[in-house]
Amino acid sequence: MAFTYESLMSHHIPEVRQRLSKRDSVLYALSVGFGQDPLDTSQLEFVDAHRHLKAVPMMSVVLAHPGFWMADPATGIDAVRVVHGEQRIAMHRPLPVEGEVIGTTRITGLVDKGEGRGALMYSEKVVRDAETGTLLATTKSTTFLRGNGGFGGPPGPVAEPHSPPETPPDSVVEMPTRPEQALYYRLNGDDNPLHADPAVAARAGFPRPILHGLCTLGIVGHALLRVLGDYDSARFRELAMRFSAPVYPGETVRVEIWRDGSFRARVPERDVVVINNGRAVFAAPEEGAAR
Ligand SMILES: CCCCCCC[C@@H](O)CC(=O)SCCNC(=O)CCNC(=O)[C@H](O)C(C)(C)COP(=O)(O)OP(=O)(O)OC[C@H]1O[C@@H](n2cnc3c(N)ncnc32)[C@H](O)[C@@H]1OP(=O)(O)O
Repeated sequence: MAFTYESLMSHHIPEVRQRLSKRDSVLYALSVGFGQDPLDTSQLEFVDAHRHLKAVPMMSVVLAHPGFWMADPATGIDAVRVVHGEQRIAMHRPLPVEGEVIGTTRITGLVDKGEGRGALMYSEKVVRDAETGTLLATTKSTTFLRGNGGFGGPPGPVAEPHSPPETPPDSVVEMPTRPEQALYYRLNGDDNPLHADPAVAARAGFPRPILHGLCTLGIVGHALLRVLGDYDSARFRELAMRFSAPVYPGETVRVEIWRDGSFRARVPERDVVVINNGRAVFAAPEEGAAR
């Protein structure tokens, strides 16, 4: 049964508590490609638990995540045709590598793009330290519900995405992905079968399983952390991006970065822009450790 504006807006997503170990942080970092250069000791700080381990800030998107709750038929969402449209992260404190976190997720808005076009679902997750209640991160998602257009909801409001400058980028970084990248990334608890099962991918209209949008986000986030943050994770503050085309595991993600924090990414093998309208904010080096 399809949803109405009221039924989906009032859908309750249970709070999630997650006990976090160093292994979780290392797994996340490896699953978005950290450690591929064994001579780069800056990367090893995120993947070698025997060092003074640091968490990749983009890991906030998988922490205390409610899983693929949209697959519940009670929601009325056509889950096979769902794709991730946009993602934002606001970082309030550096993430711990051990401890317990609580994630509270809620649906914050719905937009009807019309029959045959789809619907946008906005959601927000707030991540706190379970012991102290300290706010760690707020992550905001736009889910493009390709199979649910024309449900009778409002046509807006839709926020204008950030436009990158028209000048050439100041840095270009090539990030390889592995053929089994999505299978590693799933181990973070992101278990939508679209990323692993060829039959589900075909039903969704893709020739093979596609990479999780949030895996691409982690890979692009790695490039941003290197270029704009000099691998100092405490300097990362904000990120916003739009997923403009799917990435297939095994492809290269070429990240184009401007000094003002704007970014975009393309897959050179197909010359397709896969991430657009990107904007990242990093604090100055002296402000990084100040919180
Ligand atoms: C934390 C939980 C989050 C939930 C995660 C969901 C589960 C995950 O497991 C699924 C995934 O990870 S999928 C992988 C990542 N995402 C993708 O690969 C999607 C890539 N993008 C597309 O396919 C198309 O851009 C597409 C389909 C998004 C839009 O394509 P088109 O219809 O061709 O777009 P277009 O005609 O150009 O525009 C239509 C209107 O929509 C707006 N728009 C375009 N791209 C958008 C996007 N990415 N996000 C939000 N809005 C978008 C356009 O502005 C346009 O608006 P208007 O009608 O006002 O002009």
